[in-house]
Amino acid sequence: MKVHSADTLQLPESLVTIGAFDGVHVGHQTLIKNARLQAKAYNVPLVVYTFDPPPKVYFQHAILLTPLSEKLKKLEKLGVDHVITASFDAAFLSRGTDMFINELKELNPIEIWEGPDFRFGRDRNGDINTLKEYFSVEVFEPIHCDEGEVISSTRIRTLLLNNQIKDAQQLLLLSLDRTGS
Ligand SMILES: Cc1cc2nc3c(=O)[nH]c(=O)nc-3n(C[C@H](O)[C@H](O)[C@H](O)COP(=O)(O)O)c2cc1C
Ligand SMILES: Nc1ncnc2c1ncn2[C@@H]1O[C@H](COP(=O)(O)OP(=O)(O)OP(=O)(O)O)[C@@H](O)[C@H]1O
Repeated sequence: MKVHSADTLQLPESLVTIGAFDGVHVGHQTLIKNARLQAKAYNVPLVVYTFDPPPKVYFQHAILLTPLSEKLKKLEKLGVDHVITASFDAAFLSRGTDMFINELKELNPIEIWEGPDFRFGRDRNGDINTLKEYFSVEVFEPIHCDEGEVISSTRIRTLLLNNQIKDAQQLLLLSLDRTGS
């Protein structure tokens, strides 16, 4: 797996997924594993575009679930080909949404894979439909936990705050055999 800083990677073709991916929880893992299978079928590299720190840590001081080094280890084990880590800071934010879209265009994604709640850009104004104005977007069904709730980094942070450590750990465990398909 190759790790790149923002604005340095160009590819003739790719399959891309974008997000904070804090924790690389079971929902993220299932999205990435399915995206990887599709990338293999297209014979193109899988690119994960992520932010460090996660935007919710930067803006809302949310608990950080995985430092970048741990996130990268998990992504490598999931078979990701390239990771772009954008330093999420004032300089990145000042570049704006158009620059972000232009950067994604340099990856020539055949498809971008996201869950339905994906947001991007200033004040989280952009959504899946905005992304669809520029790219072919595959919307992935959210993965639920056994109790029926959608697995999310926010839910895991709440479990940790409520001292439900084992439940949180369960959702963060790396599983290399479940595709969810
Ligand atoms: C260019 C750009 C600008 C952004 N500006 C904001 C912002 O003003 N406020 C915010 O909460 N998040 C901002 N974000 C973060 C996104 O809303 C979102 O958290 C990020 O794309 C990751 O998606 P995810 O939260 O679904 O993982 C920005 C992201 C990008 C790429
Ligand atoms: N349970 C899930 N099943 C499938 N895809 C998911 C799941 N949770 C998140 N995703 C997708 O993974 C990508 C990255 O999401 P993100 O990092 O915002 O995760 P999150 O768990 O929703 O985080 P937070 O709770 O902090 O908003 C997005 O496309 C999102 O829709």
